[in-house]
Amino acid sequence: MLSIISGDKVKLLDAAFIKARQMRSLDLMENAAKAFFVWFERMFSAIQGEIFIFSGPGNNGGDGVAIARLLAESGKSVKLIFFQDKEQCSPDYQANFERLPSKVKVLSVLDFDFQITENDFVLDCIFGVGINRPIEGVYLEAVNKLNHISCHKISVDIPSGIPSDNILQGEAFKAEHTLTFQFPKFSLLFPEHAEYTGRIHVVDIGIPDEFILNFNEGKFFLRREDISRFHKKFHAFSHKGDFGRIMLFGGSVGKVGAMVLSSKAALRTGSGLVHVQIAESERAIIQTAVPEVMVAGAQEIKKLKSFDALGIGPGWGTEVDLAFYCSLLKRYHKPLVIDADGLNLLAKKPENLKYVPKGSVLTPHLKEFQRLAGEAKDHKERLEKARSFAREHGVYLVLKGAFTSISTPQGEQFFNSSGNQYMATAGSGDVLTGMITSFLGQGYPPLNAAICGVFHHGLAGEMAALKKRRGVIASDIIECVPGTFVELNIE
Ligand SMILES: NC(=O)C1=CN([C@@H]2O[C@H](COP(=O)(O)OP(=O)(O)OC[C@H]3O[C@@H](n4cnc5c(N)ncnc54)[C@H](OP(=O)(O)O)[C@@H]3O)[C@@H](O)[C@H]2O)[C@@H](O)CC1
Ligand SMILES: [K+]
Repeated sequence: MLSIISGDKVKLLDAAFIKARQMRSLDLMENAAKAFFVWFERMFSAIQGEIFIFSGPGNNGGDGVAIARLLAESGKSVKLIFFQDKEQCSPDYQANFERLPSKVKVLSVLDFDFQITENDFVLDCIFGVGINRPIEGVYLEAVNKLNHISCHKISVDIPSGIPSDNILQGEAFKAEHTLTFQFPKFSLLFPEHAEYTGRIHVVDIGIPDEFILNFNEGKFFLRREDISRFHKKFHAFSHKGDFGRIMLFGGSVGKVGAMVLSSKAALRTGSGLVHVQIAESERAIIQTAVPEVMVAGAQEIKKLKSFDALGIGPGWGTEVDLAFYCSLLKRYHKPLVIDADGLNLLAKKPENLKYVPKGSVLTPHLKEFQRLAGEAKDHKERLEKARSFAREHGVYLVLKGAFTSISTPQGEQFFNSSGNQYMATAGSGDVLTGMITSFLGQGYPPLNAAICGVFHHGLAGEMAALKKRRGVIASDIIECVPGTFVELNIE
């Protein structure tokens, strides 16, 4: 699992790693440049245009100079545009500058005419994690000009102008792709920066995850290769009971569809038995739509404790009898999942939060979280609020959106990497509730249930989007859930 560390620790990390391996910082820069080069060749095999590399005075600029050499040596037409005289640049920048082959055309930004065409590439190596103030002057002018030119645009490590751990002040380079080294810089995960980062790619430059862990601040980035370790293993003798008995509460009149989606998603995620508690008048709808589901009666509600997990909220409405809701929370002592109206009801009467069993998983989207925890001025503050909320209430807080975050009662935060914009569709959250409840019911610890639920949900969304793009609906995500187990090789 990748650790996300703050920009000011990157230098310390580099220094410690270089020392431990007895290598030069220049070698690490070479690793970074090579990692970029390999990625670039794979992504853009048939290049017709020229490559313009804008390189700033620090080591991000140094990466640019090393990349210029590698691209030129492979036969590409490369122009290097610099901002400061060599003598004012970092030592590793200077060392790379000395190694530039003569076929790289080098010119000052002051002499550059910005004649760049659609097929050309701009590599943004102006500033990386060392930026310490908003850009201005000649840098701002160049960034503004580049932002108005249409061509292929790639930022190296981070779009220049964006601070690595804070919200952008002023302007920054707008990339189509950001290739970031070793781990995603924290601010790349903020929605405020989506129009600058484009697609984010993480490449390895040779620093092992265990090494970076020494600098960890409790933030982790979840990737496909991390997921199998959070799964439980089943075997040939596993029976229906092992896969869990769960109960879902929701589906008021006119909103029973939410329960159809949640319960179906739970079944597709592997639940052995799924009960739903819904408005009596809606019973026929769910039993027709999902014949595998059972509708709970008074008997089942009485024997709440016999269920392995509960999921509360999808389509429940806010007219629910609060006394009934509180009695559920008080009578059930295992972790459960709360979503949608289950959360809205808690936001209306926050004093009831104390009844939520410890270790439960709460899955608000941004608006629901705002109702629960109040307004945040930006995503950074929102994430801090999420962290405090999870700690204070002893719950796992799944804040949904791009890079969904999971905050734990211990104060850690995990960021998900699967999913896409096409999942922002009605019922998508109901599907996630069903999935996380299903994993909980199968005996997964709450953190594992949340991580697996969020990752598989996102992956199912990616698979659905392959053929349907913006036409993806929540039912398509459910249909792709089984395929995610195949894709990740989970038995
Ligand atoms: N392990 C890794 O991750 C590796 C990282 N590597 C790479 O190194 C990058 C970090 O390099 P870095 O620390 O030299 O900082 P970088 O961003 O190039 O800029 C600093 C320079 O800019 C200046 N400056 C700052 N703000 C300014 C402003 N607004 N306007 C004007 N000037 C401004 C500042 O000078 P100042 O004026 O503050 O004295 C300084 O000269 C990292 O992102 C990655 O690309 C790889 O090579 C190897 C492995
Ligand atoms: K950059």
